[in-house]
Amino acid sequence: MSAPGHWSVPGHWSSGVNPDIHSERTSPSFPVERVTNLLDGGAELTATRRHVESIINSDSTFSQDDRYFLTRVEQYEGSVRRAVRLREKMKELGWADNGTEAMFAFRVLGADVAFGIHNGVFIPTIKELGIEAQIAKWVPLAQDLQIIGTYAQTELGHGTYLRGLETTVTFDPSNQEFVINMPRLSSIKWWPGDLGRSATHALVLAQLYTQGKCQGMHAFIVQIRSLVDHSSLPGVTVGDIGPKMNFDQVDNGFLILQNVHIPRENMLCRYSEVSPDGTYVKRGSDRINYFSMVLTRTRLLSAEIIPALAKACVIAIRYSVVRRQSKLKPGEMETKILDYQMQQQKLFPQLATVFAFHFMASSFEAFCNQVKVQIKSKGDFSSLPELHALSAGLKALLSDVCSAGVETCRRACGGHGYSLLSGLPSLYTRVAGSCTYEGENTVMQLQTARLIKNAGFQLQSLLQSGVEQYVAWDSTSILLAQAAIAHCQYTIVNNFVETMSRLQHEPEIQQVLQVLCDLYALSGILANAEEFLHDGYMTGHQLDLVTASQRDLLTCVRKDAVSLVDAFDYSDQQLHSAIGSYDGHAYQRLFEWAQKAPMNAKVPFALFLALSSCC
Ligand SMILES: CCCCCCC/C=C/C(=O)SCCNC(=O)CCNC(=O)[C@H](O)C(C)(C)COP(=O)(O)OP(=O)(O)OC[C@H]1O[C@@H](n2cnc3c(N)ncnc32)[C@H](O)[C@@H]1OP(=O)(O)O
Ligand SMILES: Cc1cc2nc3c(=O)[nH]c(=O)nc-3n(C[C@H](O)[C@H](O)[C@H](O)COP(=O)(O)OP(=O)(O)OC[C@H]3O[C@@H](n4cnc5c(N)ncnc54)[C@H](O)[C@@H]3O)c2cc1C
Repeated sequence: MSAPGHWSVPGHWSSGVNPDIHSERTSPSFPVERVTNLLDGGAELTATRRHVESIINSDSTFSQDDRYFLTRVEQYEGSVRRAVRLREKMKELGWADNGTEAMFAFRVLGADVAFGIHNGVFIPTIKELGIEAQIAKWVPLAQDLQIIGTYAQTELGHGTYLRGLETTVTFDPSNQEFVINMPRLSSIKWWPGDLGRSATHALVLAQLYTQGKCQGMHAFIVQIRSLVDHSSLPGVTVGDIGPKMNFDQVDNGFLILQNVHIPRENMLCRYSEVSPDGTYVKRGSDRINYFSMVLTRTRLLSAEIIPALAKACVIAIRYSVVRRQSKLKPGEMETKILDYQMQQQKLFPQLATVFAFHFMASSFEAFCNQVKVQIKSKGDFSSLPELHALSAGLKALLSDVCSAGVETCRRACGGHGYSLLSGLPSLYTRVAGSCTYEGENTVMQLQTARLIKNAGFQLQSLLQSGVEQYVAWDSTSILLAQAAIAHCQYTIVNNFVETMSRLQHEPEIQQVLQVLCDLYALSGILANAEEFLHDGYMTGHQLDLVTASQRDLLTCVRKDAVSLVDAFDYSDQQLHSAIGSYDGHAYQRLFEWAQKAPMNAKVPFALFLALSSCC
């Protein structure tokens, strides 16, 4: 420590790594690189991911050093520049749109690159619900950014209740066109990403009318802006919906369509179509037009929701070994806050949750791809209800738990956790959106609950007592939602245990991950203790044993905590955190980054005069 008064404002970085974090990495009990490989799906994929990251991190277009000091328009324009640059890079380097490099590039950049709905929903929906001719026509244009698409489903008046959507698409056989209308204010499309400024086309989800009959929600490709000067087309009113809790860089927008005509060929018609004479033809499940949401919910687990908690764990655990505060033992140095049991009890169950969710998402994506093939190549829809039920439940549970977990990590970092410069507030406000978009969580839990016995018994007894179906369902909904969560939790723990059993050939990583598996399961029991006691599955004494075991497991995790979060292999550029960087120099970064604040710019003389005149 330098003598009091003899220190200089850091004009340069302390060299090397903060010794308090360096000491945490000297003797991990497991090969860190092997856990990174496991999380990536193998050493080759780790190498590919790192190669892609190095290309992105070395290109100044993708730099976001000033991200915390930009206006909303600057954030949007920066994200568009990054999206265009990424497309150029992909062409230069021959990265195929559905290839591994592109997947890693989009994952590294996430929502920091514009056109997330275009790439993540518009294009996949055309691929899933369009026929080959429609895919051949629209997907190459979209992948080449010659058109920009959005997914326009939610309206001012309806988001959850899709049967209540008001936008109508009526087939006119006399000119082989559909006519699109929004009958009232509540019909306006509201929220679609990439719509406010960017989109030239919209996938409009609307009630199809033909031969005087409503056939329910279907998807239609509608051009909304000119490809010449980007002005809105006749009958189209479009704009941005204004400031949000996060995603400032995304132009979520509104769309009004009045007597807009589109050709019959613009209805995505792999599973249903309107014949030239107006006859409606359906192929497959009634709900296949909801399939795009199932795929998006599944994709978001590993692309958006789990990474938020993983990054928060990296930031909070690294910070907790360079932050010393108060003393465990009088007379000794101040204590690393990660040595306090309460800090471990806050952070380590979150760390265990990241691994549990990662392995669950990997298994579930495999199941989802299997069902996609069944449906597309064999017309076999038999697994769709289970896929829907579990995707809805997992999206609801993982987004709820990860949002709460990020907030726990943020609070564990004290005042610096409240600074945007820590990266934690933005992680929270961003992942919190996932509790709402792609299906509000309450509604998603209730979709899962359709499978579950106990809730079913109560429902049955109400129905047998003569209560109407909708009354019985709603009055059982709390129990149904709880049952849905329990079903998903059981599935996640079971999957974690099965994943561990497949690691017997790697005892070193199996051992450290088994500790996290046990910690995840025991923490889940403690978080839901009343259920286990109420149903007689456990006694109070057994619960005491669980508490003691959890405490022992926290101690086991402590020595490897920094190495475990290092295994996520996030670069400092991806964390955007002054307190969670690899080298542990939190205070220098906080001080240096704060100098970029416009508030610290030289006060204009006129303002100085105004300020001084009021004193
Ligand atoms: C990096 C960027 C990150 C940000 C990206 C953000 C992107 C966000 C995009 C969006 O938000 S797009 C809009 C998303 N909107 C929704 O998710 C709407 C949620 N609502 C619904 O899914 C449905 O309305 C409902 C809640 C499921 C209800 O459906 P409905 O009222 O039509 O019927 P039900 O009686 O509930 O169900 C009937 C029957 O249908 C089955 N079912 C329902 N949904 C699906 C589905 N998706 N797939 C398959 N099957 C489905 C349901 O289980 C019932 O079956 P049975 O029990 O009768 O056999
Ligand atoms: C960041 C973000 C991005 C988005 N991007 C898009 C996009 O690109 N395209 C698009 O179309 N939409 C998009 N959305 C809209 C999103 O899909 C809707 O907000 C979501 O589906 C919820 O619908 P809602 O807002 O109408 O809420 P509502 O459905 O009105 O829900 C409000 C409340 O009512 C409760 N509730 C509703 N129905 C029931 C029920 N049956 N039982 C019990 N409780 C119920 C809910 O639990 C909720 O708490 C986006 C939203 C956000 C926040």
